[in-house]
Amino acid sequence: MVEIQRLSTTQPDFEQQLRSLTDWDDGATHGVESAVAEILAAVRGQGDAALRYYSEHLDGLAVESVSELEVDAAQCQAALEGLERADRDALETAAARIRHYHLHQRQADWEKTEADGSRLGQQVRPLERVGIYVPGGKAAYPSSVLMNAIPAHVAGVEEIIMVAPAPGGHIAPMVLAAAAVAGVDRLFLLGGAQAVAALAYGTETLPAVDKIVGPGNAYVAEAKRRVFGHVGIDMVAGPSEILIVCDGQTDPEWTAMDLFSQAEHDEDARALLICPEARYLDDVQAAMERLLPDMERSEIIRASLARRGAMICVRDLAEAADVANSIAPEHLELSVVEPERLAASIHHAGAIFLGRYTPEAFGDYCAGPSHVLPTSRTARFASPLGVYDFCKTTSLVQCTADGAAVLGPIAARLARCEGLTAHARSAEMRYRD
Ligand SMILES: NC(=O)c1ccc[n+]([C@@H]2O[C@H](COP(=O)([O-])OP(=O)(O)OC[C@H]3O[C@@H](n4cnc5c(N)ncnc54)[C@H](O)[C@@H]3O)[C@@H](O)[C@H]2O)c1
Ligand SMILES: N[C@H](CO)Cc1c[nH]c[nH+]1
Ligand SMILES: [Zn+2]
Repeated sequence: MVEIQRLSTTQPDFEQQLRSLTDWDDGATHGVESAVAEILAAVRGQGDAALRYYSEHLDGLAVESVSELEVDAAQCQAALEGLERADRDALETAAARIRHYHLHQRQADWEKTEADGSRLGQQVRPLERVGIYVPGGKAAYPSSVLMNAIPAHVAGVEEIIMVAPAPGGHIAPMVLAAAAVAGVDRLFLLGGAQAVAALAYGTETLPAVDKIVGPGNAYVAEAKRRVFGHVGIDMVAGPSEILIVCDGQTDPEWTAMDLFSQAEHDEDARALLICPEARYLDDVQAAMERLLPDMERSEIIRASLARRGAMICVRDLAEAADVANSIAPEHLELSVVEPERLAASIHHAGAIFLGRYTPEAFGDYCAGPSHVLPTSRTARFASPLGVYDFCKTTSLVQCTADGAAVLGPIAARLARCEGLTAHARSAEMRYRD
């Protein structure tokens, strides 16, 4: 029996039940916080020695020197060349599609000239050195190498340093191959909070970076949250999520498998289905019962559906859109007859997959957009990882004497209101002279 909650918007405590499923779970990180604080302090204070300690104790990878954890470009290239032809083709085709999509996100410098000849503008520059975290505790993610590194490469980042754990010293050749395809400059077999600390503070062997991006488990997320400010981060990502809005006309097995596809990541992943047809929810439940026993990761799926899964009956698709907006999911599938119409009423989602022939799994691997997306309702204010995460803008202001005569009195007046006389006099000197 597949255990999954049934909810209905007609239940008086529906909102409360929904929140307990979808809200950011602060309680889940209590034990993690102190462990991460200790790891960060150790790596900051002791550098490589702490990295060696945590690698051995947390990932079962003992080395004499941290330099042994670096995989050079030749090894990554050899891994690429050692792939089966079909695997290599899939990897390279996905990479090409991801690159092509991200080329559209490049921002250009701009400049405008005022009537008095003054110039205003903005220049866009890539970050110099970034760290990308590629998770690898419970599964290997070559796709996450592409989804993190390619946007950075397209932005023109000078040096991309990748970290990925190698439990017991094992790293999937496909992960190394993906690093070669995506243009990673340096790769270290390090994971968890210790890898984030090394990237943030630098050690004898790893150089400090300007920004750290990429998903990971609770230890990685907490470490990124704590080093923010010292370095930039993309987001604090939680476990994977999928929300499917279905009109009841999609093959129930397709819907069941799409729910499984995110549930299989992690026991804490969230897989939700919304439909106006109660009978369809029964059909999907029956499909799950049929399909689950044959799934390789059935235990993880089962746990995740029981812990965080739900099937929600709504009055109609308009109400489904309201519920979807309040969930603000990482991935939203609109498995309905007119997905574009429904998409117009969606305001909060990391990525929207329109129509029955667009499973979220396409987005995970090869559609084009990065699969690093805001989770845990943060799509209310956050965006997918993109080229813009690897760039920063600088404002440009250049006044002529005529322009100074326009801005000077305004600035001086406002400065005196703030009691900042030096500001006022600095402005006045430009037009009184
Ligand atoms: N959003 C995305 O794009 C995306 C992509 C892929 C994976 N994911 C998610 O990333 C997560 C990956 O998690 P994972 O665990 O498989 O790999 P991970 O690489 O994030 O974490 C593994 C590391 O956690 C550390 N760790 C484990 N137990 C610890 C402990 N008790 N104390 C201190 N450190 C400890 C270890 O150092 C280990 O290297 C999953 O939740 C998955 O759903 C998200
Ligand atoms: N669904 C994950 C992001 O939430 C990304 C991923 C990688 N591989 C498979 N899926
Ligand atoms: Zn996935």
